[in-house]
Formats: sequence, C-alpha cells, structure tokens
Amino acid sequence: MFLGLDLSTQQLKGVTVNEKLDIVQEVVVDFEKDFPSYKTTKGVYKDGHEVVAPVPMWLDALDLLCVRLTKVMDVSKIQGICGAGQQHAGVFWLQGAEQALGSLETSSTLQSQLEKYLYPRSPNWQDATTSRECREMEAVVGGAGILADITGSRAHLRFTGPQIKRFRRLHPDIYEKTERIGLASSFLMSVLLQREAPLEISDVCGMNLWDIRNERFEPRLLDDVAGPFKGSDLAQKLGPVEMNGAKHLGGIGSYFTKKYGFSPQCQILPITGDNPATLLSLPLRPGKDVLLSLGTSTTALMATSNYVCSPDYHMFGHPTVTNDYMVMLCYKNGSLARENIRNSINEKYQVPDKNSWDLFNKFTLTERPKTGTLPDQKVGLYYPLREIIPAVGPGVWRYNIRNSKLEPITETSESWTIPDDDARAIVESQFLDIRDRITPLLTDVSRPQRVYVVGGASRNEAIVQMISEILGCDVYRLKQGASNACAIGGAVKAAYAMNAQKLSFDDFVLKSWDEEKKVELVKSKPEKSVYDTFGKLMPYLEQAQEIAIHQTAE
Ligand SMILES: Nc1ncnc2c1ncn2[C@@H]1O[C@H](COP(=O)(O)OP(=O)(O)O)[C@@H](O)[C@H]1O
Ligand SMILES: O=C(CO)[C@@H](O)[C@H](O)COP(=O)(O)O
Repeated sequence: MFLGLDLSTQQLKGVTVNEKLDIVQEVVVDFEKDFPSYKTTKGVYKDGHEVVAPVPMWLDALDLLCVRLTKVMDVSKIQGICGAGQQHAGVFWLQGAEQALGSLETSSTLQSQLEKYLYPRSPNWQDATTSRECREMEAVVGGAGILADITGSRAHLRFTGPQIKRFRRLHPDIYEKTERIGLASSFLMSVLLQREAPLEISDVCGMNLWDIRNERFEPRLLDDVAGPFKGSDLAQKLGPVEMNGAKHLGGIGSYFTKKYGFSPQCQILPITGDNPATLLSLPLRPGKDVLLSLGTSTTALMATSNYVCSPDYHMFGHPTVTNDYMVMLCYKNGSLARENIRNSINEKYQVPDKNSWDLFNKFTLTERPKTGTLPDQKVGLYYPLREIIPAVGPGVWRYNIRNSKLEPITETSESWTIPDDDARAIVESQFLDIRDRITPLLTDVSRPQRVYVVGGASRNEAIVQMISEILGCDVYRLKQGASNACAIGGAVKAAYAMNAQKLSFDDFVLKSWDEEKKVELVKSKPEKSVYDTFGKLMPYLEQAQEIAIHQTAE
C-alpha cells in the first residue's frame, strides 16, 4: 500500500493506492471546518494584498489525518509515503528545529512540540505583496525574459524567492535566526522524517531561485534575496536539492510508528508540488494532452521534453523523468471567483442550499447564439484577486459586443442581468484565456487531443461542457478520486519509487493503466462550428483584457 498526501490551500488529503494503483482509501482534513479555532477563511488569512497560512494548523492537520487514517485502515501496511504541498509556500524553521524534530514525544502533539521552532505564518500563493522584490530580482539578471530562461518563470509575486526577500527585509532578526527555509512539500517530509529534509527537484522551480539547466541556485539571485546576509548563507538555509525523484529518503520517524502504528520500514519519498504531483496522476501524451486542475487555483498542465521558456508561463523540472519538464499556466481567480458569482445568484434567488451550483449551472448553459456571428454577445472579466496571467486586477469588467465593438455596460444597461449573466461570462472568459495561451504550446495539433479535468470543480457538468466547447476536444475525468488527483499522483509516485525504478515512470503508469476502469469520457468533442464561434469571441476578450491591464497597471 502507498500513501499520497496533499497539503493544499483548503485541506490536507491522504489517498492510498494498492500495487495495481487502484484507490483504496481517501481521507480528508478540511482546515476551515476541522479547525475553527484557527479562524482561517478557506485555509488562509487575508489582509489586503497579504495572504498567509498558519503553519501550526498544518501540524494539527497531520495529526488529525493520521488519526483518521488509522480509523479506516491498517497503516502498518503502508510501504511508502509521497505526495505534494501547495507550491511556493515558504516555511521558516527557527534555531533548534532539527533537534526538536529528532526528539518528538508521542505523549504530546506535533503542534505543541514544534510550534516554537517555526515562524507561524507561511506566505500563500494568493499573496500579492512582493511587486518591489519581483522588479528587483528581474533587474539583477537583466530582465523578465532572462529570469524566465534561468528559473523557468519570470518573477512572480507568489514565488518563494521574492517572498523570502520581503521576509528578510521586514523581519531581519527572525531571518537571521532561521535555520532552514523549506516549502510546504519539504515541511511535510521534514516532519515525517523527523529531520530537516531536502527540497525536491520540481517544487524547487517555484522559487525563482533555481537555475533549472545548470542544476544549482543562481548565485546572483541568492545574493539579491539575502541582501546583507549574503547568498552563501541563504544557500545553507535552503539546504540541498534532491535530484532523484525516486530517492528513498529514510524511514518514517518514531513519533508516527509509536503513536499511530506506521511500520518503521515505511519509506518517505521526495514530496513534490501540488501541480507536478497532479501531472503524475494521468498518462498524458506530451504536447497533445492537457490536464486542467480546477482546485482553488486553476492550472493547465502539460508534459514536454522541450525547454522553451517564456515570461507568459512556467516551466518546472519534471518530478520523475530526468530532463523532461512540466509546462504550467496558473490562474489565481479560479474556483473562488466562480464561487462569488454562485453566492450572489443563490442570494438573489434565495436558494436554501447556499452551496448549490444548480442555478449557476443553469445560467452558464443558458442558450445564446453559438454559431455564426455574435449578434448579442457578452465579455466579462472577473479578477477578485490580482491575476497572474494576464497581470490585471483586482476588478470586474463587463462589456456587450455591439457592431463589432466592446460597449461597457452601465448601471442602466438592461441587456446584462447581474449576477445571472455573470455565470456564463466568467466560465467563457476563464477557459477562452486558457485556449488562447495553450494552443501555441501544442505539438503537431491545433487543439488538445484530450483534456483531463481534475480538482473540486471538475465534478461540475456545466463547467465541463463549456470546457469541451471552448477548447474543442474530448474531456475526460478520473472515475474515482477526481477531486484528489494530486494526492493520487503522490501515491503513484510512492509506488513507482518503491517498486519500479527499472521502468520509466510513463511505462510504469501505462503498465497498470486500464482506460475503461480509470477514466470516463464526460463530454465529447463539439461540432467544429461551436469551437469556431468561441474563437470569434477571442479578439474581444483580448481587447477587454488590454483595457483592464492598462487600468490596473502597477
Ligand atoms: N460542484 C462544483 N462545482 C463547481 N465548483 C466546485 C464544485 N465542487 C467543488 N468546487 C470548487 O472546488 C474548490 C476546491 O477544490 P479542491 O481541488 O478540493 O481544492 P484544493 O485547491 O484545496 O485542492 C472549491 O473552492 C469549490 O469552489
Ligand atoms: O500557485 C500555484 C501554482 O503555481 C497554485 O496552484 C498552488 O500550487 C496551490 O494550488 P491549490 O491546490 O490550492 O489550487
């Protein structure tokens, strides 16, 4: 049995798979529901542009997950644990952490024993406080394009390098006393191993510090981030990077064997980022298939052997295949932006179940002209948070298309009913943007051959239908565990590392892949005319985005 963990924004999940990679158990700890005492909203604290998560809550969540696992299974059967952490989330271990990890006692909780060795907050990927740091880091290497070429991404507000730089600037005394700076992924490994763990080869690419092709931290960036404390000191704080995705890092610590009954032989494998782990949950054909992860954030993922960088997207090292990469588009305004509209609709129509998507879905699928010209079409942009691509917001923009022109709606515009019409407009603009950006990344095909949807919103039939119409392809979903693809990918990585290193990772997955059993075709490719009509909306979307970018430039 193999366990995959997923320490994401809103939950800590655990999924076990057997030797055939079939899912056996799925266990969830929901931060807001299970830990009201931390008073988070959907796992985080928001204060203006600052978004952080309480690290002690993650420790409590790990204890609770173990309790829940022991209730549904014999955890001594777990041979290997791998998984994923939300990307970019820096964790600051203070002096004495290594020793405290090594001497955990079962009579007390993880949180009560480790809390004082951790800075209590971890910057979350939704944070947008590091514009200044981003500009400075790009300037140090000669611009956004060069930084993207070195580290796989231009400087991004949420990336760990700019976040560490801001932390060092605001809290130099705590920075100085920091023993180790990890990510959510290495934090999980450290607690499970009971010693400070290395960073992992794919997740380290979410820091804006790692020179992907030369396999080292870029010294100019280290110096810039460390400032008066020197880059060499920062390199020590970051520690080693594990290049082998299947490395056996060591047995699980005695806290877990004694308290919960894990086997001392249970190996901890290199835990990766949530998106790289999601990539491992499905056999994607490089350059042809696209995976859409519809969690709190929306990400579009593809596997590739070509290292072609751009400031417009991200490249990460592949978590299991040496010299391969993962390409990613990431949107902050995914599920939560759609939820805002759903909530307004449910409020307006006094829907008793506040969490119901029924009316939102009805409005999303409202018939409007799908073929031919666009006589009465709408474009709506919804960015409650400042977006990553395009760099726009926060704000909402609504336009009617009249006589081939964008006409902003006004208070009295009768042709746009708020929030009813927002449902379709948000889904259209979100997935048209993905179509626009993913198409140039495909190889030898003009539309994706398959789109796989995973994550919380993948169970929404209306959204899935729109994805199929807009991207013009068949849409598949995992039959089991569609909301837990990230943890599944982690469990599959554990199984691979424990058993099958003689095979390539892709061959290992394909060996036990049973198409009928694992995935379902949820929406078939639409008629070409439907796809083409959505294409006609594209220039209007681009125009609307240009206006919004201009109005919210920083
Ligand atoms: N039926 C649904 N329709 C649309 N969105 C949904 C549905 N069910 C869940 N979601 C969305 O999924 C999100 C959580 O996705 P999930 O993948 O579990 O989160 P995480 O990012 O924490 O891994 C929620 O914010 C919610 O808006
Ligand atoms: O910032 C990114 C990727 O760059 C996000 O995708 C985070 O990795 C967290 O995602 P969720 O699992 O919470 O949606």
